[in-house]
Amino acid sequence: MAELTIAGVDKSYGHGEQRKQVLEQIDLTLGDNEFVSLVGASGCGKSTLLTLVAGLQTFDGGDILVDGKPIDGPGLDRGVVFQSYTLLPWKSVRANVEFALLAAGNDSASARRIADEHLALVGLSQVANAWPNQLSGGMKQRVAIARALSYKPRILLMDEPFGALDAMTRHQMQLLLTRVWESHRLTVLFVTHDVEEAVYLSDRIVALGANPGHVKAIFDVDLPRPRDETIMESAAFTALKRHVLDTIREDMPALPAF
Ligand SMILES: Nc1ncnc2c1ncn2[C@@H]1O[C@H](COP(=O)(O)OP(=O)(O)OP(=O)(O)O)[C@@H](O)[C@H]1O
Repeated sequence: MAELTIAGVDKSYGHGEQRKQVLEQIDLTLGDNEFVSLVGASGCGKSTLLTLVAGLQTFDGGDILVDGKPIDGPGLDRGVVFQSYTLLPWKSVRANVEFALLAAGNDSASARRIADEHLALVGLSQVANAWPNQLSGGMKQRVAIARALSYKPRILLMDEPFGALDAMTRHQMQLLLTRVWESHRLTVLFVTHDVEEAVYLSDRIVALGANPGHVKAIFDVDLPRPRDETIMESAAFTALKRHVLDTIREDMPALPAF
């Protein structure tokens, strides 16, 4: 659990005439345990903002604070899950999770115990000794989630984590994430292209506008929890989804006439 503050953050890529401002004056605070999704037209800077919070890139101005303390590069207080499965192919499923724990200073016995606990949490105890290439996409992503949670980060940063999965698996993963979030009480910043997914999972949705990326609108998701898929049929769900989509569409380039 942690509060995340992003204050007046600017980010550009390139130098001189090639310099391109990608994010301008981003202000956003996530409260303890809050689940916030970032949506917006392709290229508006969602992934860039996530990598800044992860400490994987520097920014030009502003502050990013976890519980009031400026971040200084990547840290164990922030777990990251990307769309592409970042598992090490030469290590078993269990060793992939242990790897992060050993790097975090655990001895091998506790790394094994914690890895097994987290593989059980995501329902993968049976495949602890398998190799990543023996797993489906959804299972690989469950390993990535187990690994990111295993060292008990206070904030979970997820960049299109289910973007490469088929619709059924994606939905299963959304349920799993909701369950994990409810039991672990994590602060989550979640990037997605899928507005339905954002409404289903989030407490708030932040729509970024483009060129340069800026906070265009923030939507409160006032839907009861716990949620199941029947909520997607409710009038409140549909109305909010449409509202968010309309906001994003304003930034999308028009299709050529044909
Ligand atoms: N390393 C980089 N060097 C130069 N430009 C970059 C780099 N990474 C991203 N960009 C540019 O910054 C802008 C924002 O990219 P980013 O990937 O953050 O957007 P996004 O909203 O996540 O896009 P998408 O939804 O398509 O994943 C884009 O114009 C992209 O081309």
